[in-house]
Amino acid sequence: MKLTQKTAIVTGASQGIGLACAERLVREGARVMLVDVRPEGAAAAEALGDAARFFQADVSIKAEVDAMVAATLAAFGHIDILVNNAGVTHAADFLDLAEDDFDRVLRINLKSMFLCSQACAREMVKRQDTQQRGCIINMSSVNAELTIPNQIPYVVSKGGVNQLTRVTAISLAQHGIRVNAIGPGTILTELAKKAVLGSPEARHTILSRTPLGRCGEPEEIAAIAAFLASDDASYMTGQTLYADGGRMALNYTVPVKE
Ligand SMILES: NC(=O)C1=CN([C@@H]2O[C@H](COP(=O)(O)OP(=O)(O)OC[C@H]3O[C@@H](n4cnc5c(N)ncnc54)[C@H](OP(=O)(O)O)[C@@H]3O)[C@@H](O)[C@H]2O)C=CC1
Ligand SMILES: C[C@H](O)[C@@H]1OC(=O)[C@H](O)[C@@H]1O
Repeated sequence: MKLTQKTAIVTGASQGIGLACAERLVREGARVMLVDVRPEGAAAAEALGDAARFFQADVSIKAEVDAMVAATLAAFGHIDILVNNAGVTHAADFLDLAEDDFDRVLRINLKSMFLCSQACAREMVKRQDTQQRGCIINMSSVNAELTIPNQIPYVVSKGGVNQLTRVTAISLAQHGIRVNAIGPGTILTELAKKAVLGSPEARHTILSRTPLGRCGEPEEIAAIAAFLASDDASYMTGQTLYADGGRMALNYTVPVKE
């Protein structure tokens, strides 16, 4: 187990990729605070045993982020790892997109990562071990670079996540804090099922752009988070690792095996 004695916060951890990340970090020996607006994470934390706790919070609200950090410090004493995973999307054509919907997606998908990163980094810099004071992992997407016409704020937010990752990495390197991102392709979660897997035609479209010929599983993203959180990634910062079945390498369609 590579994360023994480490502590972590995972946001958006009641389901999907976030829950898979929390489960994997616990398996690697970490103690994990699962955070989500949905209360279902409490049962997930209980199922994980003494190494896990749950805190209900909207991580786009600073006061709730501050309370999340306080609760984690009270439970675990310090913070080594932050996985900024919480995210939403909103589908609308450009001409119909409402300002409030644009603002909400950017607030949750991008501003929350700034709020959580700053609050956790302020605690991490207090640690004595200046070599490895902690790490931050941002959940980006292939959509940081590939666009989906009717998911404007989502695509914009993910492009911002990649740049936030780079600038935060440069800013915190002097403090011994590493910052990286993961860019998943289409992963079988509620978010993707609602957004792009709602019909056989939509699924066919996604698979026609995925050389490995399948969508990913949340556990496959969690494995990358566990690597980035470990000392195996001790010389990595400011990077986005794409785990997308080959989608980013592809500039044509592939035959789909139904
Ligand atoms: N699934 C995919 O194909 C891909 C996902 N991603 C990214 O991975 C991350 C996780 O996605 P995925 O697991 O699929 O999504 P899910 O919707 O399955 O899980 C996300 C969780 O985060 C919660 N959440 C939403 N807003 C907030 C908030 N403000 N504060 C705290 N929790 C919140 C959600 O609650 P609620 O359901 O109420 O919104 C939900 O429980 C996202 O950042 C997404 O952009 C990237 C590439 C591909
Ligand atoms: C919401 C998206 O469509 C979903 O999340 C991503 O980032 C992938 O592109 C999935 O299709």
